[in-house]
Amino acid sequence: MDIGQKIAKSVGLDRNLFKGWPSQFRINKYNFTSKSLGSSGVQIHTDNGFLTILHDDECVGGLEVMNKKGEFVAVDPWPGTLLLNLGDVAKVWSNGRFHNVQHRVQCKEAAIRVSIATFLLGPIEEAVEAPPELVDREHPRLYIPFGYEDYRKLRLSNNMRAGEALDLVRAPISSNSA
Ligand SMILES: O=C(O)CCC(=O)C(=O)O
Ligand SMILES: [Fe+2]
Repeated sequence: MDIGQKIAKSVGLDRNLFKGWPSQFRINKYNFTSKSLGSSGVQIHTDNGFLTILHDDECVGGLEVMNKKGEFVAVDPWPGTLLLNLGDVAKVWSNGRFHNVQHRVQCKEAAIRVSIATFLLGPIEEAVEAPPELVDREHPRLYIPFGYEDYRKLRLSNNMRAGEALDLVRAPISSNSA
């Protein structure tokens, strides 16, 4: 069973709804020196797509994720593990059930740091929207359906990289119905 299917199952859907969604692969290399200590390697952001599978540096820490209280919590290196986090598309797709976690990378030691990220982005042909099973009277649709590429551009043009752009695609209260 693949990760997409497991995620769909976690919200009661027994089919893989992510078939054909594109993915992206990125290697991040941080040349941290003594001068960059305490500064940011990657500013606070959310990932714009659905899911990120991160093979973080096994020796050099720096990744921090925001907890519910709004505090950053360090994710220390853990050799042999992968880290999964969900992005903006996951929040929309799940109709608010999944959390698009804010995170950043801080320079904590003068060393080269490498992370390898695989992103499951969003649908290309269809709109980003919650499947009908996740929308009902108790869970009105929170976001208007939109194109993934349009959303990506919206984030960039408004310099909203930490999930704030989702406020621009919120469904109006009056049309909050299944
Ligand atoms: O390098 C890391 O640990 C995180 C990188 C990251 O957040 C990203 O590529 O979106
Ligand atoms: Fe990220």
